[in-house]
Amino acid sequence: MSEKSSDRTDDTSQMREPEAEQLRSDSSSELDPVLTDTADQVPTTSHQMTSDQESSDSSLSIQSYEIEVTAIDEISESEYRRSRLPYINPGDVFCDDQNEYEVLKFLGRGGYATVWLSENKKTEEYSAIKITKLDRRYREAAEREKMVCYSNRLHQFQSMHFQYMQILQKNCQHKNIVKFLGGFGMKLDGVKHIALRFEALGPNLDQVLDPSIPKFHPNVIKTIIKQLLEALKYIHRKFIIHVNVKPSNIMIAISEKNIQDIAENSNPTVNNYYMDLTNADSKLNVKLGDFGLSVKILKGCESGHRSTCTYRAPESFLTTIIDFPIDLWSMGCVIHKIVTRKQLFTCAQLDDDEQKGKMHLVKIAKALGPIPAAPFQKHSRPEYKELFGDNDSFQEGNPDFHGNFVKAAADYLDADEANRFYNFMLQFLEYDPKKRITAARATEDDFLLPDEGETIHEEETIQRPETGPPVNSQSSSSPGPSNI
Ligand SMILES: Nc1ncnc2c1ncn2[C@@H]1O[C@H](COP(=O)(O)OP(=O)(O)OP(=O)(O)O)[C@@H](O)[C@H]1O
Repeated sequence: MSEKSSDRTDDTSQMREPEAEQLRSDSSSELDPVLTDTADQVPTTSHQMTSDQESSDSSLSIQSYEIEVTAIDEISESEYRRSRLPYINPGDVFCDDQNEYEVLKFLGRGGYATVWLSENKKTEEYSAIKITKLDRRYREAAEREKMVCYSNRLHQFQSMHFQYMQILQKNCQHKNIVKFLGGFGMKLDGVKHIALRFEALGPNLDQVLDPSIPKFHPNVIKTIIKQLLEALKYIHRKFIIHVNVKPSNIMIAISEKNIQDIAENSNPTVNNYYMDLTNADSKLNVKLGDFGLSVKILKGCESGHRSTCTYRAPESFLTTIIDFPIDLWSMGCVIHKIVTRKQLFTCAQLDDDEQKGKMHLVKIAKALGPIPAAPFQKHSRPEYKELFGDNDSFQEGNPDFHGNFVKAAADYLDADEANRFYNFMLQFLEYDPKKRITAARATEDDFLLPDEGETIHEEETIQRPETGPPVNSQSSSSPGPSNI
């Protein structure tokens, strides 16, 4: 067991929470990311069971789902080097100036960090520690994550392109947002990293939306969507754009007991998660995390910020403007995946961003119909102008997207629900960002009203391969586009 030193940054001052909804405007303003550490304000408990979790524990519909996870030692040395992952091993101990955290298990990795289940050696509480990769720009992403949603004081972050930033918000404290528990700096092999501590959670949505995981009750589908919209409504009211809404950044809360089982599970490649996915009255709790690309703005403004291509809004390709509706487009793509388990669009694996973007827009137009030029004229990216030529829209056929959406949902929803799903989706996939639905309005949509139906029974679930491997959550297990 090796001991790693760390240095800690602190802040305290108070900030003002803006009242939103007057958010939208055409004129530009500064992006406003925020830098601080809220370690002093957040509870020192690394994981607190929510009332939802407690009640879901006592539900009779709790089932165990076996989910395959990547074991850290399956990652080859060359991949380690290529991905610039820091060398961390179970048993390593990190410390801030008050506590020591022992690394127990690898939980996942993303674009800029690896995430580890850890235990506070004094209090025995669990948390997920996210440690940045070996690169300055990844540290910036970590600072951004800490700042934007989880900080509470005025600070200047020199390495970003913004001249100044004001913190106008309190901490993101919402039951559908991953709880931040504190952060500290550390040195690994002489390289500085930032470690962010979060409440430890269960699988991400990508892991549970694999077709081999039994069907969710329609009410569970609606609960998940509603909770995510509540999270978006909350952050948008605080002038925060998440920018990276996607299934792997959404996690399901599990009980303290489940976390303990995972910590004690000696199988590094499979975890058992106890969840309530088939019960009409499920008390499931999902949480939006990963604020590494998030920005805080007062008005729509120019930015180079781009979300993951698959979930990226048309205006993020066609213009330099970043604004709240980009999260709603991404949310539409996520909702499609939650309901149908199919990716609405897949993105080409190309290094050339421009080419990739153009191909993606072709896919969007093929699936959803002509893309009008008018909403994207202001702050347009010149390289995309050729898509429109002299026309007032960019056309790639006339898809039957009503039929396609309803068909895609048919395995999971009855005919009426599938129709409501189509109408719901249309509002997220509105090309004109100004006409796109807001998170606040979306939470009120009829589609989200709970079903009076029964709990789904075993025979109604999707057939799971009897001898096949458990769901491989870390590989790209996406069943591919839904052909719409
Ligand atoms: N609090 C948590 N509890 C349990 N697992 C977590 C937690 N946070 C993250 N994970 C797991 O680690 C994975 C990577 O985390 P995260 O998305 O925050 O990293 P990232 O580097 O910011 O990723 P991205 O590529 O989206 O930028 C998640 O998909 C999730 O499976």
